[in-house]
Amino acid sequence: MLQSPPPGARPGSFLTITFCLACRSLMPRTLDSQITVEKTPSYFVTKEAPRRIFNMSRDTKLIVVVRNPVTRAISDYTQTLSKKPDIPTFEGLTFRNRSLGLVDTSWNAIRIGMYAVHLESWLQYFPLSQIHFVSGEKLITDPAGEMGKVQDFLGIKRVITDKHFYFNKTKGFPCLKKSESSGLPRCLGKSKGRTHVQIDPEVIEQLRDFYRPYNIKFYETVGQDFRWE
Ligand SMILES: Nc1ncnc2c1ncn2[C@@H]1O[C@H](COP(=O)(O)OS(=O)(=O)O)[C@@H](OP(=O)(O)O)[C@H]1O
Repeated sequence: MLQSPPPGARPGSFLTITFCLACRSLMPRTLDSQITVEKTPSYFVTKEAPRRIFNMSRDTKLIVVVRNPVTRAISDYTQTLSKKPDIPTFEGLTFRNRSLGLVDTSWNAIRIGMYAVHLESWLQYFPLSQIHFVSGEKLITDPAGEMGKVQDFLGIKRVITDKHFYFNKTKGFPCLKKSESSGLPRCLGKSKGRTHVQIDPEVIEQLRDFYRPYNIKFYETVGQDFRWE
């Protein structure tokens, strides 16, 4: 639930993110001054999600964080590998036939990065003006700038600004100067921003070639160049 703080509210008391299914009855009740936010990474690539969310509320605003799909696939694999060390190599999972350059689009780590394909399903229900894309790269280099655009998209005052972030050299990422709960500095957890598995540069090149047409289509559709080349 994201709420514009009522006058006199405690600073920092306005942001709570609730996880639940896209089901109105499970959503917290809100005041007119509040916005309910539901965050589930898999929605963007779930076939039934656009129709279900549209049927729940056609005015829903959608926010999608996207990053270079090649980096995204390696990040995804790194995360899975940390939980299941016995899985095949990245190369083994990426290709149906490596010498022919045939990429396995049924592997989720690959499929999710085909943003243009997934976006098509959403555009059958929602106009582009109701969808905001956050650059995953800029979220790291300029978190306040990206958060500013999110707040504008939501039509709320820019409350989160530069003042809220600092760059943590040890973590190598921006962190919050003050957490909402403790008031102490807070970075994201260990599972965010971990060192990626080393991948053969040739495989990376093949994946860049694979994603190029999808990326171009995506830039054209959203009218924004994410510069993933
Ligand atoms: N401030 C800050 N701190 C740490 N990490 C940051 C931050 N901003 C963005 N990122 C990037 O977020 C990536 C992890 O997000 P995920 O999409 O995997 O999260 S989630 O599973 O959807 O919750 C994570 O990906 P990896 O680097 O591959 O771990 C980060 O690159």
